[in-house]
Amino acid sequence: MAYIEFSNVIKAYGTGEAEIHALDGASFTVERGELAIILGASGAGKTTALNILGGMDTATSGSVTVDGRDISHANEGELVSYRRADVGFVFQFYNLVPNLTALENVELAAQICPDSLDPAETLAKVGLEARMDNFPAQLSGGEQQRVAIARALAKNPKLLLCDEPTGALDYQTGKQILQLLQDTCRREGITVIIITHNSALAPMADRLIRFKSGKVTDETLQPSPTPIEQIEW
Ligand SMILES: Nc1ncnc2c1ncn2[C@@H]1O[C@H](COP(=O)(O)OP(=O)(O)OP(=O)(O)O)[C@@H](O)[C@H]1O
Repeated sequence: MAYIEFSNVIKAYGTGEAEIHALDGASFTVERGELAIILGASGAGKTTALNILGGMDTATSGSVTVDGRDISHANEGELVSYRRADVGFVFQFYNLVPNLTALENVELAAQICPDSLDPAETLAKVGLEARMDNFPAQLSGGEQQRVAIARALAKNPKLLLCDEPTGALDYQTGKQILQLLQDTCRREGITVIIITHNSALAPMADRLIRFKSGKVTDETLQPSPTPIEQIEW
């Protein structure tokens, strides 16, 4: 059994003639420690898949297992502990608490997890040792995204889910953030899933999963992924 098995998942919204299938029988797998990229156009179902994988949404049918645990049939209490302990989230717009410092933002996440890492050390790992006492508004977009990544990593998650993590950043800063995610995957052995509509990022993945109209149209293993600094777009 693969580390992540997303099997024949349907996610339906609405009923009758108005029913929409955001996911329409989507299936893919990801192995432990891989950096997977989910690529697809707007509306292809990427965010819906990520939300289900993160225990933030549920499938209408199909099954989703992570590390042997069936999250598609988990109850709300089980999903709460799964979201807290097992999954780190990184979003396009950082979602930091504005009136807490960088360190306090990371501490907040660490406090709710049983197996968390030291917040200051985690901020140092993402290159922010000198900015811990700054508030989000005093940091650049790239620095705020680093805080968000530190916040996710301080939970010591099995799985890091990133939804368009460079969508709000300029080209160079975006590349640095992707480098950080690629390095984190390699160094810490965390399974990382990045969703993007930017097909230029495809070569950096260990596994490339293409979504179209709620289905997976292609899944490719890339044994020698390209380091992000060698990718131009
Ligand atoms: N709560 C909802 N109610 C109704 N339809 C929804 C809902 N959430 C998503 N959808 C629809 O499901 C489809 C897939 O949406 P999803 O956000 O997963 O796509 P996406 O690939 O992440 O797109 P984007 O790159 O624009 O974020 C879209 O047609 C969307 O309008």
